[in-house]
Amino acid sequence: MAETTTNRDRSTAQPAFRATGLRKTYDMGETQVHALRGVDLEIGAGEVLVLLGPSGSGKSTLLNIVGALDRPTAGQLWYEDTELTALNDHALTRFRRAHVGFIFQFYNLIPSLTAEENVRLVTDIATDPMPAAEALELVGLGDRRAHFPAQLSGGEQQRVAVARAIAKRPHVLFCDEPTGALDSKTGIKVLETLANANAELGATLIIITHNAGIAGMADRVFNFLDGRIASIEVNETRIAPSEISW
Ligand SMILES: Nc1ncnc2c1ncn2[C@@H]1O[C@H](COP(=O)(O)OP(=O)(O)OP(=O)(O)O)[C@@H](O)[C@H]1O
Repeated sequence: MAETTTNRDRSTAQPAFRATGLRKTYDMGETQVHALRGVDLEIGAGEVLVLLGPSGSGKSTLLNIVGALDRPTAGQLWYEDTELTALNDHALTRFRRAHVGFIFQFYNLIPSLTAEENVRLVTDIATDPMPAAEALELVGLGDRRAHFPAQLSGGEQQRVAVARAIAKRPHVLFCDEPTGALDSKTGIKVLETLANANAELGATLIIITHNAGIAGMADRVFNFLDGRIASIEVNETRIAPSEISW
């Protein structure tokens, strides 16, 4: 009998990340900002996770810590068997280079480089990358390789950013408002490229959004409130990006 994988299985599969008691406090002179107030989590390998919550509730802070761009003030974080919170800066950089890709709201492409050259910035230093041209094919931009960012639409520029992030075959893609600057049609195209990276490369996706419709494409949704995960929803089935009501 064929085995089926439910979303619940994916979220409890061998975890990619585990964290306990994550706190992040910013000292602002006389006052302190408690951006994270004690977060425990597990994120399954290959899971699609959406982070929702009001502005200032701690989503980006958590994403930056789990993606090893930032360190917590307290708490422990593991990626598989490696305790990230015990690594020095050099080792954290190596971890990021080997395992993770980032996509931000504003595409952060280098304006003087073509689409292909922007992707090559990553493939030139990665261990086992796919060719830049193949990454651009995967996001549907095979015919735009020689275009400069200014010659591409916003959605196309974001797809170049997705190609750059997936070209090194990352285990995890961190996406902070990846469709925040896009209309529904181009936003859905970008989400389709992310869903493909999950389906074809097995990349775990962690997506911050203010668009609650996007939560439908997740295995689970973490709802943030005031520096904590206030609730977790499990979707029994994931919808395709084309079915999202924007
Ligand atoms: N570098 C910093 N210095 C001081 N305070 C910070 C810093 N970065 C974030 N904060 C504060 O930490 C809290 C959480 O911020 P965070 O960016 O994680 O929220 P968010 O949920 O991602 O918000 P948004 O949806 O608006 O992006 C906020 O109160 C924010 O002002």
